[in-house]
Order: sequence, then C-alpha cells, then structure tokens
Amino acid sequence: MAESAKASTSAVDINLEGLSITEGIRDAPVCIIVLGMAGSGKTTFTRSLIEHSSQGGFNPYVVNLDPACREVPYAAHIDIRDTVNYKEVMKQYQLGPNGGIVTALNMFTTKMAKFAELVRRAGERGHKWCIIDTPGQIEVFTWSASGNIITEGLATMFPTIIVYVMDVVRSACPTTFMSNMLYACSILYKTRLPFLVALNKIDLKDCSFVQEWMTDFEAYQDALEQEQSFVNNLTRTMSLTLDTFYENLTTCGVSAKTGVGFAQLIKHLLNLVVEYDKDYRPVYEKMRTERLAEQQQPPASNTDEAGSVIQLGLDLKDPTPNQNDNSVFLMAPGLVPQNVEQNDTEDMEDDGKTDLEEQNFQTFVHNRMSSQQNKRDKLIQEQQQSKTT
Ligand SMILES: Nc1nc2c(ncn2[C@@H]2O[C@H](COP(=O)(O)OP(=O)(O)OP(=O)(O)O)[C@@H](O)[C@H]2O)c(=O)[nH]1
Repeated sequence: MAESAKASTSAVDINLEGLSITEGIRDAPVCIIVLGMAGSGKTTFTRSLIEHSSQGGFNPYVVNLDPACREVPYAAHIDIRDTVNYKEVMKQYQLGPNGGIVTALNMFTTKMAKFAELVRRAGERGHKWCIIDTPGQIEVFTWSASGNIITEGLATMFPTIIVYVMDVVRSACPTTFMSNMLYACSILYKTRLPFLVALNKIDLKDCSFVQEWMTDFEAYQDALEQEQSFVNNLTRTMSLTLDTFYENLTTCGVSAKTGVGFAQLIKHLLNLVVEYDKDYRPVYEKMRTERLAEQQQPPASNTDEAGSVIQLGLDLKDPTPNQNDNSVFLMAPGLVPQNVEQNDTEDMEDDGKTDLEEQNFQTFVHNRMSSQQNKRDKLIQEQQQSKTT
C-alpha cells in the first residue's frame, strides 16, 4: 500500500520510456494472474500463494484488481481501490454493481502504462513474482476489454501465467465440473498463456475424482450416467471435445485455507515459466513486433476515408415539416424529397405507385375509422336501450 501511495505522488516522475515495447520481454517479475468463479477462493488462494512464495524466496509483488472487495487479507503493493472508488463510480454514472466494477476496471486500465512501469520497477528491485488477484465476477475480467488489455499488456512485457482457481466441492457434480472446464478452456484459448488449474478446497474434498475425470473418459461417463439431467447428452458430447484441452492442462490440488499442496503448486509454476519461455515468448515477441510496426505506420491521410464528424449527444432537432405532406409518413418530413424531376419517367412511375399506395392506405384508414365509429355508436345505443328497459 505504502508503495502504491508513493507511486501516485511521484506519478510525474515515472519514466514511461522504460516501458518501451522495443525492449522485449523481461525475465522478471513473472506475472501470475489469479482467476476463478465467484467464491472459488481466489483471494484466500492469493494470500496463501504470497506466503508460500515469500518463503520460497520469490519476494512477490502483490496487486489487487478487485474494486468491490471490502478487505483483502494481504498487503497489496498496488490496490485498484486506491485509484478508483467503485461506489462513487456507481453513483456518478448511475450504474449497478457489475457496471460499476467494469467501469472501475476500465478507469484503472487507462493507467496501464503506469501500472506496468511499477511492475517493471518491482522486478528491478528484486521482486521475482507479481501476483494479481482479480474481481469476484470472473467475466468482468475475462470478457472485458480492460481485462484483455491488462493480460495482453503484461504478457508482452513479462512472463505471464494464468492460474484458474476451481472449487472442488462445487465441481463434484459432473455437469458443474464440465461448465467450469469449459470456462477454463475458453480462457486458455483466449489468452494463449501457460495455464494451471488449482483445484482448491481439498481440505473439504479430495480432488482425485477431478483428475480421474480428466484422464479417464469412461470414469467421467460413469459419473454422468448416475446423474439424471437433461444436459447429460450435451455434456457427454462436450467431454469428448475437451479431451485435447485436458492434455495441455496442468492441475494441482491445494487448500488455500490450510496451505496443503502449495509446495507442489510452486514447482508447477516454475515449470510453466520454462514453458512460457519455450512456447509462448516467441508468440508474444511476434505480437510485440507487430504492434511496434503498427505504431510506426503513419495515420491514414486519405480524406475520403477519414469520414465526417458527427455531433455526439442527444442534440436532435425536429425535421422541417413537409408542406405537401398529409401527416401520414414513414420518412422524417425533412428527408422527403421536395423537388422531383418531372421528366424522369422512372420517378414518375414510382410516383404513380406511391400515389396509389397512398390512396389505398387512406381508404384503409377511412374504412377502419368508420367501422370503429359504427361500433362505438352501436355500443352507445345498446347502453341506452338497457337503461330504458
Ligand atoms: N475450507 C476451505 N475454504 C476455503 C478455501 N479457500 C477459500 N475458502 C473459503 O471460501 C470462501 C470464498 O473465498 P474467497 O477467497 O473470498 O473467494 P473469492 O473467489 O476471492 O471470492 P470473490 O472474490 O468474492 O468471488 C471463503 O469463505 C473462504 O474462507 C479452502 O481451501 N478451504
């Protein structure tokens, strides 16, 4: 916290040149982005990972990106709540809780360059890992532009790993397990980063069943057989598709509460750093050079393509009324052409058609109105008759 406060006071001193993407991906810190469904245990996991990685000598730099959490059980070097007041955002922009969180994250992302600069400096000061806790609602981060910018931004500057925290207790139901896995799969393919699934809460339930389901297709089918659900067929089909995904996946059972499994988890993370260097770094290096090339291209100067500026806001004016109109039109009066070339035969044909349509429409309206009037008269008559009898 102290460091983040210092960072905001010395914001002007920050040398953004140090962030130049021409320099390539650094070796430190390794960014570990912690994702997971609401309540899966991300925050508790982050706290445990901080403790265990500190003991392992990785001197973690800690970032909290959840603007809506009340308290975090760890000391964060950067806390989004120091930058954006999520409740104030909700009030000012009249948003609901989710809109407030997304907007707060968007606002934070406008400071991405400064954020990345602080991470870089942390690496220079000897922080080997940077652990990033994300908002409770996973889609706020994974399916938002800002989540994308943060993830890609970090991955083009530092080795980056995704840790997907999965609640094993909640995943005991095969269909829930499948939903969780589909979500994990979509994040893996979207981020294209080394990916670890932390099977959390093993103090409550052993996670071997998950690992069995992921490696033994028949065991998963057996579990599905026992569950009478209308989505079974769909789940069965999808489980076939996910087989390839499981092959690329590292899993590790942990208890964020008791700390069991973290020694193993750290070993896995170190292997994933090697994997990043081998397989992912070249991809992100390529992406970085492409960005660089894009930046160096001059902006489009073709005036035809530049478009014309339109005024934003609800500054709409009533169109000028058409003098010849008959008050029934589907086109704004101001847009109805006033001067029709008399010698244009095609237009004249069209005009003939339009006139006929107009006439038909007027007849229809007239008939409709008179039938309505007849009905009304009949009703009045009936009412009067019933009064007299
Ligand atoms: N028994 C047990 N409980 C856990 C474990 N990890 C987390 N919890 C509990 O699960 C609940 C949710 O944990 P959090 O760390 O707040 O989960 P989160 O994903 O950060 O939650 P949101 O950010 O609010 O979505 C809390 O009551 C934790 O104490 C664990 O390993 N074992």
